[in-house]
Amino acid sequence: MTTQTTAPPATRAVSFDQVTKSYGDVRAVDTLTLDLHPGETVALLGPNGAGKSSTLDLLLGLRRPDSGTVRVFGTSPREAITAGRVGAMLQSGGLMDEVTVRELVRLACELHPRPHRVNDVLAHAGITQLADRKVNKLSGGQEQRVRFALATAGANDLIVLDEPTTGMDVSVRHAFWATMREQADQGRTVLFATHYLEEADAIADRVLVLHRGRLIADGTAAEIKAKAGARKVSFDLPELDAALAGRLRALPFLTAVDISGHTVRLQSTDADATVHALYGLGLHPRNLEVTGLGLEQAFVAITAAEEARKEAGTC
Ligand SMILES: Nc1ncnc2c1ncn2[C@@H]1O[C@H](COP(=O)(O)OP(=O)(O)OP(=O)(O)O)[C@@H](O)[C@H]1O
Repeated sequence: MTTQTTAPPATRAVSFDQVTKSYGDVRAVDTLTLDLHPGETVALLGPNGAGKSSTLDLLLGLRRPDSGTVRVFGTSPREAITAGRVGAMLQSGGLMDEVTVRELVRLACELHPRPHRVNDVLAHAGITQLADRKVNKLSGGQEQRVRFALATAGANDLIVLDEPTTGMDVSVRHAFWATMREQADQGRTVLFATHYLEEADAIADRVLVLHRGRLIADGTAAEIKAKAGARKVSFDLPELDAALAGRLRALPFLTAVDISGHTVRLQSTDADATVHALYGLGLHPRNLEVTGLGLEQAFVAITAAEEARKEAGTC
């Protein structure tokens, strides 16, 4: 049974309603309910096997849910794709071998219901100079750019990218994300799965964290960092020996300790109390800094907490 949405479909680019997908005993996507809106740039994060690719496959109609519904612009994924509203860049899938980059991009443009001009697509993906190369003679990063060109061969309203920048060097990565930002600024929805958390932090205006097929966090990068509830405390101690290191490790509220040379980096769920106890040891730390967690550390903290919660629940 499906639940009818109350908002008009045009306000939602993507809508997952109680979607579940299993492979045998493995529940890859677990009662996922989620709306994406036009113009959002959304990062999909999660440890290996969390269900990111499965979610994207369901969104693109490459797999059917066992239960629940997936809607794309108010229609089935297949209808949205046929209407030329969705462009996708997936991890796998070979490119045709014996054709040039230009021929392949031209084919993608010809197949698209709302195509862009071939030269524009090549230029946008930064592959004009590769246009006459055979596709099977490209490096991994160049191949990624060709995949990106194929995903943007027409005027899509939703662009879905599965780990798009794998293999790209730093400058290409920057150019790639600048292009993606332009797409979002024009009102398109961009959804990308990534393991590069700094990319998610810099690019996405919304971050989704999946864990064992369930959505465990959904918000801006700042909100996700706040949700982790921990902060970093770092300082230098000129005379730091093993005995003192032991006392530092015993400070209250610590969730992580890293001592390297004279520099101490702590992670604490109550930084004020930790710093208070630090001074209580009679020490004189230098360069003391208390900062929020980076998205990467927040991600690790949130997924570890979820793992612990699951473990406790299954005992
Ligand atoms: N075709 C399949 N047959 C059986 N199990 C599968 C299949 N595809 C995925 N799985 C399993 O479903 C779970 C989710 O996999 P999925 O590829 O969606 O995760 P992911 O978050 O994209 O992982 P990664 O970051 O490693 O790419 C994993 O446990 C995986 O082993």
